Amino acid sequence: MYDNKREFGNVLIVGLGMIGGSFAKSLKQQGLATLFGADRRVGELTLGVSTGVIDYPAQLDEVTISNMDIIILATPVRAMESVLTEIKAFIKPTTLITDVGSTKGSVVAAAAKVFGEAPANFIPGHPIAGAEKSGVLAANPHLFEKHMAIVTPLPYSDPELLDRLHRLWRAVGADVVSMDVDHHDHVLAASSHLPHLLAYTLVDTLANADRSQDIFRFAAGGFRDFTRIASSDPVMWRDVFLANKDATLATLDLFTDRLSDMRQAIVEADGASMYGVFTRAKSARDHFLRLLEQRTLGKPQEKQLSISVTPASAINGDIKLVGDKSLSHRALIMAALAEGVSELANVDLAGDVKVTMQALKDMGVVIEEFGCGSVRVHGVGRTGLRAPIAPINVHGSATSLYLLAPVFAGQAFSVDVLADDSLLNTPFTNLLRLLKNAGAAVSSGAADCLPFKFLPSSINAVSGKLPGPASSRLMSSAVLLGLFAQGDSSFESTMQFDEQVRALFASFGVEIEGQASITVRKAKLEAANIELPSDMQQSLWCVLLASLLPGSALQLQGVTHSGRMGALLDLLQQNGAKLEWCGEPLGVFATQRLRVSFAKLRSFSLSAEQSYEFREFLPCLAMAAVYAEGDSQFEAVSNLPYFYEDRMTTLVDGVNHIGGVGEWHAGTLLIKGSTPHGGDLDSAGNELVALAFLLLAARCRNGATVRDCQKLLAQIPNLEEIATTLGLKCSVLS
Ligand SMILES: NC(=O)C1=CN([C@@H]2O[C@H](COP(=O)(O)OP(=O)(O)OC[C@H]3O[C@@H](n4cnc5c(N)ncnc54)[C@H](O)[C@@H]3O)[C@@H](O)[C@H]2O)C=CC1
Ligand SMILES: O=C(O)C(=O)Cc1ccc(O)cc1
Repeated sequence: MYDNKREFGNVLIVGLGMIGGSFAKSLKQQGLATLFGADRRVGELTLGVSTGVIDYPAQLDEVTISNMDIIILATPVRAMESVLTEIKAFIKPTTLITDVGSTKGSVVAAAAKVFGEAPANFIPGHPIAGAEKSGVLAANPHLFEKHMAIVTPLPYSDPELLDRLHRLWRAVGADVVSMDVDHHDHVLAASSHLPHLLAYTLVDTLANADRSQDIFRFAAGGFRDFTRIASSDPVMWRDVFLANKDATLATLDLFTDRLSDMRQAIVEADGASMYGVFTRAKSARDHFLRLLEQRTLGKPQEKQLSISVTPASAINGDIKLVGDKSLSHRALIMAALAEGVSELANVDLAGDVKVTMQALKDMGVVIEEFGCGSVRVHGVGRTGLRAPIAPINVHGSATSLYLLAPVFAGQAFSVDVLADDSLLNTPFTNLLRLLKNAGAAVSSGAADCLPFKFLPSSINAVSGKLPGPASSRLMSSAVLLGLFAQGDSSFESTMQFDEQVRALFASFGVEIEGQASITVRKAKLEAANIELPSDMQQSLWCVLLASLLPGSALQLQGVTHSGRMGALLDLLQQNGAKLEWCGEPLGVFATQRLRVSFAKLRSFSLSAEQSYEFREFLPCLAMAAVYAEGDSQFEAVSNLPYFYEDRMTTLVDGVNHIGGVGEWHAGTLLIKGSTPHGGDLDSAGNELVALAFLLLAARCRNGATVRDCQKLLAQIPNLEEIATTLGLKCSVLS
C-alpha cells in the first residue's frame, strides 16, 4: 500500500473536495504518486476511489501520517487548525506539509498556534484556479494547467521541501510564483474575495427585493456573468472572510467610496465622470484579458503573409494618406499630458501607434476614437497619470519606448516595461544614458536591453550634448523628459530639430528654440486641435511609385513641405522627380496638395551625410534607384547603426535575386540601373524593406511576390485599399 517509487511518493489529501480532488486526480493520472484521501465526509472518499481520484481512503492516524511524503490540506481554511492539531504528533520532519487555502495569514497563524512556530516543513500554497463548484465529483485533473500557483514560503522554510513544492505544482501544470503572506492576502482580498462578496450580496439583495421573481426571470447575460461565483461553497467563503478580515475590509472600504462617487455622478447627471470611469475600466479589463490570454494560450503563432504584385502601368488618383506615424505617437502623448480635451485628426492609429495609445490608456487616459484617425484625448495634465495595473508592453515598438520612457521616468509611481522577443535583444544605451543623466531612476536588463523598471525620482533639466549619434527620436525623448524637470532644458545635437515635430510641440505650448542647439521652454501644457500631415514613408512610397510608372499622374493631399519631408522631396526633385505644389500651405504643419507625375529619375548619389540624414528612407530610395538612369551610390551605409545596414543588405540580396544588380564597395552601396525580371522577394519581416520591395515589384518585368509582410500589414492595414485606389494590382496571400 505504501509506495515510494513514484516521483512524489505517498501523497495525502486532507479534504477531498473539488480542489483536493483535482490535485489528486492529476497526480494519479500521471502516475506521479500514490494517493491517499482523508475527509470528514466518508462518502467523498468512497466516490474518490470509485472515480479514480485517489488510490486509498485514509484516517488521520499515526500509520498513515508517518508514512506520507507530502500532506496537502484542502479543507476550508478555518478547519486547518484542527487538522494540524490532529496530525501533529505523527508528522515526520521530512514530510512536506502544504495547503491550498484561499487565505494565507490565517493558515500560518493556525500552524504557529499548533506548533508554537510554523515548522520548517510547513510551506503554504494557493492555486489561482478554481470554480464555483465543490465536492470530489467536480474534480478536474486539468484545473491548474496554465494557471498560477502562489507559494508563500516562510523565512525558515526548508529549501529542499520548497523545491519539492514547486515541482509538485509544476507537475499539475501550474506556473509557480512566490509571494509574501501579507501581500498575498491583500492582493487576493481585492482580486478574489471582494468580487465574491459583491456577487453574493447582489444576488441576495435582488432575491429579497420586490419584484424578485421578474428580476431573475428577465436577467440577461450580464447578470449571469457577474453572479456566477455566488454559486460557490458558502462554508468555504464564510471561512475566507472570517480569516482575511483586515485586508477585505480595506479593499471593501475603497470600493464603497468609489461606489458612492458613482452614485453622486448619477445624482448629478455627470456623464463625463461616468464615461471616464467606464473607459478606464474597459481599457484596464481589456489589458488584463490580454495578459490572461497570453498566459493560457501562449503567444499566438503569426501567419506568414505575402503580397503579390502584378507589373503595373500607370497609377492615378487623388488620395489622402493617413497621418504621419512619428507625429501620431508624439501627438497622443502630448495630448495626454496636456490640460483639457484635444481633438486630433488624421492620426495613424495602426501598428506601433496602437502600442503608445494603449500605454496611455493603461495609465488612465481616456481616448475616444471616431474612425478615420479622429480621436478625442482627455488630457490629464503632467501629474495626472495613474499607475498601470500591470507592466507596460511596448511589443516591437522602439518608437513607443523612446517617447514613453521619459514619461515613465517623470511619474510618482513605478512602471515596469516589457517587450516582445523582436525588441528584447536591442540595446537602448543612449536612451538610458539620456534618462540617467537627468536623474531618472531606471534599471534595465543585461546590456541595456529591456525589460526596464522605472522608480519615482526627481528629474533634472536636460543639458549638454545628447548621448550617441543624433536621432529625431532621442531629441523628442529629451524634450519630453524636460517636461518633468524643474526649469528649462537646453541640449545639443549634431542634427537639426525637425520642423514638423517643433510645430507639434508648439501646438501644445512647448516652445523649442534653436536648430542643433536647442532650448525647450515649457509653459502650461495646453490641449490642441490639430490635423496631422500625411505619413512620410507612405507619401514617399506614393511619390516614387508615380515617378517610376510611365503615364502616372497622382495628387496627394495634406503633404507638408516643411522639415524632413521637404528636404526629402527636394532631393527627389534634384533627381528629376516631377513635383508640383498646389494651393496655400494650411494649418500648423503647412500642408499642401502635391501633384506627381512620371519622370525619368536620374541616378542617386548620396553623400555619407545624406545617407545618415535620410537613413529611414534609404530602402525606398534604393529601390527607386534600380529604375533610375545609370549607377546610383549611397555612401557610408555601413557606418549606419546595424539595423539600417541590415535592411539594406536584405534589399540588395532581393535586387540581385530577381535579376537586378546591387553591390557593396567599402561601405558604399552601388545600385546599377536595370529592369529586373521579377520573382520572389524575402523582406525578412521588416516593414520598411517590404514596402520598398513593393516599389521594386511594381515595375519589374513579370511582377514579384514579397514574402513576410505581416509587420508591414500591421503598420499599414489599408495597404491593399491604397493600392487599389491608385490602380496598382496587388493582393495579400496567406
Ligand atoms: N473553490 C475554489 O475555486 C478554490 C478553493 N480554494 C481553497 O481550497 C480549499 C478547498 O476548497 P474546495 O475544494 O473548493 O471545497 P470543497 O467543499 O469542494 O472541499 C472541501 C472538503 O473539505 C472537507 N472538510 C471540511 N472540514 C474538514 C475537516 N475538519 N477534516 C477533513 N475534511 C474536512 C469537506 O468535507 C470537503 O469535502 C479551501 O481552503 C479553499 O479556500 C483555493 C482555490 C480555489
Ligand atoms: O470561480 C472562480 O472564478 C474563482 O474565482 C475561483 C477561485 C476561488 C477561490 C480562490 O482562492 C481562487 C480561485
